[in-house]
Amino acid sequence: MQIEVINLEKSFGNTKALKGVSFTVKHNSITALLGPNGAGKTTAINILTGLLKQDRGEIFYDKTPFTPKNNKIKKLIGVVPQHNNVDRDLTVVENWLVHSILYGINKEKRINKINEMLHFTGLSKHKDKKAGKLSGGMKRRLVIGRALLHEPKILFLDEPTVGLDPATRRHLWDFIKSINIKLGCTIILTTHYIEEAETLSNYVYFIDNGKIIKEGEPESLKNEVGKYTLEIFKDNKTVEEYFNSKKEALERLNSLNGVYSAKIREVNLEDVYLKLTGRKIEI
Ligand SMILES: Nc1ncnc2c1ncn2[C@@H]1O[C@H](COP(=O)(O)OP(=O)(O)OP(=O)(O)O)[C@@H](O)[C@H]1O
Repeated sequence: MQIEVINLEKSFGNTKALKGVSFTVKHNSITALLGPNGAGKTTAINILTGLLKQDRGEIFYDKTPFTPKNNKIKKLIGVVPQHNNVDRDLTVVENWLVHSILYGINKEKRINKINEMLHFTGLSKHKDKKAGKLSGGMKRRLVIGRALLHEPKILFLDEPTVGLDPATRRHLWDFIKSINIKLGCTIILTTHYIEEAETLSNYVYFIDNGKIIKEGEPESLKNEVGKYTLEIFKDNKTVEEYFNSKKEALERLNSLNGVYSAKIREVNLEDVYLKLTGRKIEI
């Protein structure tokens, strides 16, 4: 399933959260909206999933116009919000049962689907644990599993790994990839973690201050900047210089004669954003 977003605008009082945002989510892709806090990512997701109404602009799911009242399209969407909105006093299975009933999954299918999901999320051993007692990573799997129970064609993940430790984050990345590959689900995710967008997505939209400022495949975006970054620590600041080969970067490093401390690393998406805005995303 594909999404086409054209010129979305949304204001909250005097705050213009979205200032004419257009983008496409291709069928079967993992597409990232990457940008700092307050860029407008959650607002965009909330509009695309029917939680909020835009002031202006259009959304098409496979060429069908979308409005918050379009329940047919809403049934094809799975949503994982930024915060784990689980019922802490219900077990994993009970949380999923409630969702299955709400989504009208029939009784016979319900049990099969939940068993399948326990296996897929790796939560089988914890199925009778109360959600409030699960670790952060497991809670996330519970919420993602819940969003997948009604077999959506598109999954929305709003900052899927925020607040998780690096090891749990990596496991979750593998899990998210498997949703795309094994279930054939198109995924749109928002994140302010550079590595998350780089690891997961095949297409990235940089969003900043309510606008898309750059888009492309991670590799080609990085190649536009260069291959290697030389970070020079100078006057309590880091200055980045970009090179197309390690040899050039090393020559520049040597020319500093050890006056400043410096290091060479591969170019990442943070460099793309930094070159565009003069700021870093991850603060
Ligand atoms: N309900 C609201 N009322 C007033 N202002 C809002 C509301 N929702 C969002 N905003 C403002 O709109 C702008 C975009 O917020 P949004 O939550 O979409 O950004 P974000 O990129 O998702 O960042 P974060 O990851 O911190 O949520 C911000 O300036 C925010 O303060």
